[in-house]
Amino acid sequence: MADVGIFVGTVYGNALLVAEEAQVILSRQGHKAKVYEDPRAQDWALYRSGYALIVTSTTGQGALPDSIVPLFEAIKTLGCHCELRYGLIALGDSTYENYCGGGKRFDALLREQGATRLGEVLTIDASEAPEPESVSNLWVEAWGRQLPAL
Ligand SMILES: Cc1cc2nc3c(=O)[nH]c(=O)nc-3n(C[C@H](O)[C@H](O)[C@H](O)COP(=O)(O)O)c2cc1C
Repeated sequence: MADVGIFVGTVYGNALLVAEEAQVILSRQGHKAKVYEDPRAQDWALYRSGYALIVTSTTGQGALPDSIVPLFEAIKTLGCHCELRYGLIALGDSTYENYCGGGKRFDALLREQGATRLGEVLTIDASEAPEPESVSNLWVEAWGRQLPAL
């Protein structure tokens, strides 16, 4: 089993809903999973050499929600994340110009820092999926199966 930190960036709570369902699914698969709604560098440090799932929406014009900005800025200063394995779920709305821009920026940062992404980024379009967890649950099931079972 893997110990997974689920890091959330949300404005209206949709990403949190997705994260909470992900926690249930991963736990059911035998992993240990904890949701960080207001993630900080000290939370991140627990998983930096392990497994993380980032679930973030986009606000403004392609910006990250305020709740996850401190973590994003902290990661920039930490350097190599060469042992980190992560997944990324990006919530957005394709009627905006920078579709899922926040999640894409987070993904780009982690790759720059040498982290390895497990699977593709899942993008969830609010204009097509009013219940984002109905899209994410299947993805999380598959993502969790890539983690070590031990
Ligand atoms: C003021 C505002 C700005 C937004 N800007 C973007 C954007 O630039 N790109 C995008 O893909 N989605 C954008 N969205 C859509 C949200 O990311 C989407 O509705 C998401 O599901 C919200 O999730 P949350 O409840 O976790 O914040 C915006 C929504 C609002 C209300």
